[in-house]
Amino acid sequence: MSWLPPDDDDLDPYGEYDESSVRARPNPKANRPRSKQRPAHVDAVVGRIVTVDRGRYLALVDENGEEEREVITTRARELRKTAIVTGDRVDVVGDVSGEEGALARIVRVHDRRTLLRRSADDTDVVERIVVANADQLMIVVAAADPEPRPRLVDRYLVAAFDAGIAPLIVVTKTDLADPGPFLEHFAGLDVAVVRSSSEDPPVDELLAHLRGRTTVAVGHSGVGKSTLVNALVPGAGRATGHVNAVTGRGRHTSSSTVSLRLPGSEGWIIDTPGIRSFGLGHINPDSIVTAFGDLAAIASTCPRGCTHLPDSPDCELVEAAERGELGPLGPQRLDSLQRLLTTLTRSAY
Ligand SMILES: Nc1nc2c(ncn2[C@@H]2O[C@H](COP(=O)(O)OP(=O)(O)OP(=O)(O)O)[C@@H](O)[C@H]2O)c(=O)[nH]1
Ligand SMILES: [Zn+2]
Repeated sequence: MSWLPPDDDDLDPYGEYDESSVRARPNPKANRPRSKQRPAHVDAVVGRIVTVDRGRYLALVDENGEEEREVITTRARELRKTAIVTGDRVDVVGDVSGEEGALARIVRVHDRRTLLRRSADDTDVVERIVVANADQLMIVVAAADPEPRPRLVDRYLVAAFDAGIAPLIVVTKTDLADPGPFLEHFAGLDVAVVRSSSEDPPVDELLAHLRGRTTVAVGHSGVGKSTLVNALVPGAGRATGHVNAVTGRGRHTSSSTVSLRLPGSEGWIIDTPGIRSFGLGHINPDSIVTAFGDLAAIASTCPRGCTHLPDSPDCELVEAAERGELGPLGPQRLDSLQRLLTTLTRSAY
């Protein structure tokens, strides 16, 4: 039995809220008047989606409150076209007790501050939302074993800049090799770097970056991401068992993301075990230029359709660099920007 009157779809302002409207940020629903006919759901509680698995969403309700609990939910009919992802804030109604066998319903997805997105591959312009409301992308890369690949890190950086979230590079296995030469690739970017070795993981230094934030961790297989997450979140293995509570299936499903709370409720790490790389087909190069504030202002005076690459005619950025007008770090920053823009035109690794 539906909880909505059968003819309610036309009145529901969220009925047409699908991923295509998400793409046109800022979210167009933000300014829409509330329909009087729409059920108000005054009894709705707010939840944080901590994991998603095939149509079931685990929502943390009353976060850090006395009645904090995990509630298994499904989405209401009018949200059937809406992507709901880990990190989303949602309004939940129905049986929100969190007791065994209880199933509640998501009736609203709150506006998102950020969206980390990817496409299946670089030729695919259809985007998929990976995580909502993250503040930071922790890019985990090993100094050796496996060899670090600057181009893969570039791809992660592009995804972070596109999402409007701050990148953080963590180099693991520094006991095996000096990451200095590798890190020179990123010297022109204003990106924080933390060096880590499992013998002596820099937990305090990392927590300083993670505290009070929601951080998504990404990295190629074998770089030591799990080792790092376990050092940061003691008992993380147990906590990731949450997905089992949702569906009874194993937690290493191909696309599952898992939210882990830092000790003392000081922030969240979202692990993305199924996501090794980001297709960048959906990304507009302008969003990368925008991330380079000062350079973006100059780029806005470029000829229409300017690629800002070294061979592009009359590019204001290239010319300003040649005239020495970009400051001491300018040419290096422009190089970095050009490399990331080139990343968008390369095929996927
Ligand atoms: N020498 C050295 N080995 C490390 C370090 N960190 C992790 N390792 C080892 O590297 C291997 C991979 O570590 P994991 O933490 O499983 O790597 P992962 O990135 O989670 O890999 P997946 O499980 O494939 O996603 C393990 O054998 C670890 O013991 C480090 O700082 N130094
Ligand atoms: Zn230009």
